[in-house]
Amino acid sequence: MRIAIIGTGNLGSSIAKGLIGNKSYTSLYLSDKNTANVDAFNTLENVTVTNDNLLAVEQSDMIIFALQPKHINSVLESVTHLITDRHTVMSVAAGVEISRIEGIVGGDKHIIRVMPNTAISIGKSMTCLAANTVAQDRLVLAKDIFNQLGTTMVIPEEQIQAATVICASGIAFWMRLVRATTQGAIQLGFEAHEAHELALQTCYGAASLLKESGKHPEEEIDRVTTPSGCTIEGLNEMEHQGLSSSLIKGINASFEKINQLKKN
Ligand SMILES: NC(=O)C1=CN([C@@H]2O[C@H](COP(=O)(O)OP(=O)(O)OC[C@H]3O[C@@H](n4cnc5c(N)ncnc54)[C@H](O)[C@@H]3O)[C@@H](O)[C@H]2O)C=CC1
Ligand SMILES: O=C(O)[C@@H]1CCC=N1
Repeated sequence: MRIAIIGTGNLGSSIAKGLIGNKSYTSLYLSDKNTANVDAFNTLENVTVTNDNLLAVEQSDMIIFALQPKHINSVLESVTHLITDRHTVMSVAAGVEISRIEGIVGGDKHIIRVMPNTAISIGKSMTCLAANTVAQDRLVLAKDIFNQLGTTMVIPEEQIQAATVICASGIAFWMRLVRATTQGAIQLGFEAHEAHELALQTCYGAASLLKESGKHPEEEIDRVTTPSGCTIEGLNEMEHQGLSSSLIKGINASFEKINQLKKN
């Protein structure tokens, strides 16, 4: 598969790292106005780092547009004359609907909205996908590629905004929980580096337990909360302070914001 990434900022460079780690391409074009994040990849076999978006589109079949919503229209407009039936146009731009992309490149073109997260750089993304009518038959190929970089789920386009909040913004939400745990551990007397390691491995263990056992979180919580013990004391205090409620409210605030982006 000949892949191009247009826009190699935070997410585009993460996708590039994941693809390179996995060698999931026959050729990879990385195009940006400022290629600083990916310059080091230019020496790799079959990887081209360029400022030339047109060259990247011409030389590729699958094009991932990893641009901020405010830049995507103008970049699509500048390459649209080169987009043909062989291309699959992929966009990761939050809040940018397929209809907007169709309005620029044409409704007869193959378009897939892809919503990965930055863990794609280490092959651990949760990536959601939604395709326009024409591109339904290309979802298999898209899943093949993104499954090598984590896990995928095909969802209706209406749910992509929600998936953006849960999975893409979600990386930041989980990071903040790790940091807060670290701060607590430092207060209890651990050195910062120790606190970080304790928080991280415990977080990893919790996620792995759920993933490998398939159990509901409350079932695992019941196995930890000794009657009259310290865990239930801490959990109840966290809930009195609004832990679950604040997470749910934050997710909803994020969702409201992304729906505003959609209207811009
Ligand atoms: N950062 C994240 O974790 C996630 C971001 N997204 C979406 O991905 C998109 C990109 O986000 P980031 O990577 O964080 O933004 P970013 O600002 O780090 O990267 C955007 C890149 O586009 C480049 N660019 C701008 N105009 C260009 C042009 N005319 N030609 C070529 N390159 C150009 C910029 O130089 C920059 O490197 C956004 O639409 C965002 O909503 C989606 C999921 C997660
Ligand atoms: O914060 C944002 O708007 C983008 C989309 C999800 C992650 N970063």
